[in-house]
Amino acid sequence: MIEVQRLTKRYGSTLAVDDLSFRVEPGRVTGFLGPNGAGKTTTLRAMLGLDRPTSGRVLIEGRPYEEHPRPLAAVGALLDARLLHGGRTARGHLLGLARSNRIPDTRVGEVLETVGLASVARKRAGGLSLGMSQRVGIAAALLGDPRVLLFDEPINGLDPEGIVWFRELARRLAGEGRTVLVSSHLMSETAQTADHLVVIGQGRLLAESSVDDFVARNSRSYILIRTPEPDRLRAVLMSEGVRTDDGPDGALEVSGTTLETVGALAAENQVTVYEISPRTASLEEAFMRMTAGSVEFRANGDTAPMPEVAR
Ligand SMILES: Nc1ncnc2c1ncn2[C@@H]1O[C@H](COP(=O)(O)OP(=O)(O)OP(=O)(O)O)[C@@H](O)[C@H]1O
Repeated sequence: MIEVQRLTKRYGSTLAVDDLSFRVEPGRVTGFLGPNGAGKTTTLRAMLGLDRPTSGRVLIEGRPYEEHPRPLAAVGALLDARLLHGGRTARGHLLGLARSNRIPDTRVGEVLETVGLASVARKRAGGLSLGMSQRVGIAAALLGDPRVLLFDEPINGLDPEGIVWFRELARRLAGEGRTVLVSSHLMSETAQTADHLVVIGQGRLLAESSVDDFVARNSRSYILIRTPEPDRLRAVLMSEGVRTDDGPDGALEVSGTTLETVGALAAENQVTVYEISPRTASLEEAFMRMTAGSVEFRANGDTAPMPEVAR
C-alpha cells in the first residue's frame, strides 16, 4: 500500500505537486495518469525519498521510504531506464545492485529470466536497445522481490509484443497481492493495463476511480450527422425532443436517440443528409478534456473543481 498524504513539491516558482492525496491499494494495477508536466515523476520521486517534499509525506507499507531497513525489498522502481551505465553489462549492473542490498547473486539470474533477457545478460548496456534497457530497469525493480512496484512510463521504447508482455507482468505482480503503480500519459494504453486510475493535472488530483467506472462515465456515444441544412435539421430534431450539439466542421452531434429515428425524421422532412454515423468519443478524448479543464481552471486562479466530463 502507498499513501500519498497532502504532498506538495515546489521547485522555485514551479508548483510541481499541489496538496495531492491518494492511496494505492495492493492486489491491483493502478494507472497514474497525467499529461506531460502534471507531476507524476515528482510524485514517484517523493515516494522513493529521492526528493524532499515541500510539505506532506508518502508512506510505503506504513512508513516513509527512508525508514525501510532494506529498501529494495520494500519497493522496486523503474524510473529512467536511460540512466543505466553504458559500459556495464545488464548482469553486472544487477549484480552490483543485488550485492549492495544483501540480495543473493542467484536472484539476478531469476529476474533476467523473468524479463526475457537471459540471452543478452552479458552484453554491454550501451549496446542495448531502449526496449531492452527498459527490461533491465524492470529486472532491477524486481530484484528485492518487493511488495510495492513503481513503473514510470514503462512502455516507452517497448515494441507491441513488449507492451503486451509488460501488461501481463504487471497483472501477474498485482495478482500476487503486490501494490503496482504504473505512470503514463496515454489513457487508452493505461485503460488496458490498469484496474484502477489516479488522474492528475497540474499537480492536483483530477479523478480517482476504477477503470470500469471511468470508461462507463466517459465513453460518450452519439450520432454524427453532416447536412447542408444544419439549422433546419436541428429544428426538426428539437421539435421531437431530440438533443443536438454542434460537432466539428458544421456537423451535428445527436444523442439520446437511435440512428433509425434520426434517419426517418430527416426523410420525412426532406432534409438532405450527406452522412449519418454512430460514434463513440474515445477515452483519450475524455482524458484530454479532463486535463485541459485543469489547465483552464488553474489559469483562472480558481480552486480546481472536478471538470465536467461529457457523458
Ligand atoms: N528538478 C526540477 N527543477 C525544476 N522544475 C522541475 C524539476 N522537476 C520537475 N520540474 C517541473 O515540475 C513540473 C512537474 O514535472 P514532472 O516531471 O513531475 O511531471 P510529469 O507528470 O512526470 O511529466 P513528464 O511525463 O513530462 O515527465 C513540471 O513543470 C516540471 O518542469
